[in-house]
Amino acid sequence: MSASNRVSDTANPSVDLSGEEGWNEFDAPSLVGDSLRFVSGEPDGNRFRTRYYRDAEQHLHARIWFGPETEGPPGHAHGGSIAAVMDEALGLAAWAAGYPIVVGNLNVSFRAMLPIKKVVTLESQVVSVEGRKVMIHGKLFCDEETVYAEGQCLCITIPGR
Ligand SMILES: CCCCCCCCCCCC(=O)SCCNC(=O)CCNC(=O)[C@H](O)C(C)(C)COP(=O)(O)OP(=O)(O)OC[C@H]1O[C@@H](n2cnc3c(N)ncnc32)[C@H](O)[C@@H]1OP(=O)(O)O
Repeated sequence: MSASNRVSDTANPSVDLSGEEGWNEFDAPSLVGDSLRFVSGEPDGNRFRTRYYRDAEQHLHARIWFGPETEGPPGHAHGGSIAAVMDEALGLAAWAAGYPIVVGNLNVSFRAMLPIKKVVTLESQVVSVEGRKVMIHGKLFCDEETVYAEGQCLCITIPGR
């Protein structure tokens, strides 16, 4: 395949990031500003495309497309790209729940190789709050049987915010 063909294969593919019934789109920049560019900054690019939602219980979820520029093992997402998504989305989940935080510790378990050029779902929930420590758990999956990664994210509230 020529280089020009490879470009046209990946140029602006159509990606469906629509949510589940009962999810409401969540406007992250209106809450945290425009700084979330590393994962969410190129909505039409070939790295990540993300769209955030909240369900009826206000848990933060996302549809995420891992584009060709997230590749690590051939045809599959780089572990760091998955960790970056977990960092942003689980940190954002704490903000969305009302806690101004930074991430203090993030554990990611890679459960199955994640094919690139695929839309997957991230679900999260706040599991505990103790003083300044807010624990968020999340998982990346495409269906009940296929979980790609699980994350445990310890967020620490920022004094004075
Ligand atoms: C602004 C707009 C953004 C808007 C962005 C919104 C979206 C966010 C998504 C992106 C998230 C990121 O990537 S954030 C970027 C990556 N993260 C960072 O750069 C953080 C760097 N680390 C730090 O700045 C600091 O270490 C902090 C703030 C996390 C903690 O420092 P501190 O404020 O001095 O607090 P400290 O006393 O040490 O800890 C407070 C309590 O938390 C516990 N604790 C602290 N760190 C840990 C840890 N790693 N593992 C276990 N426990 C810990 C302590 O034991 C203590 O518990 P106890 O004694 O009270 O029991």
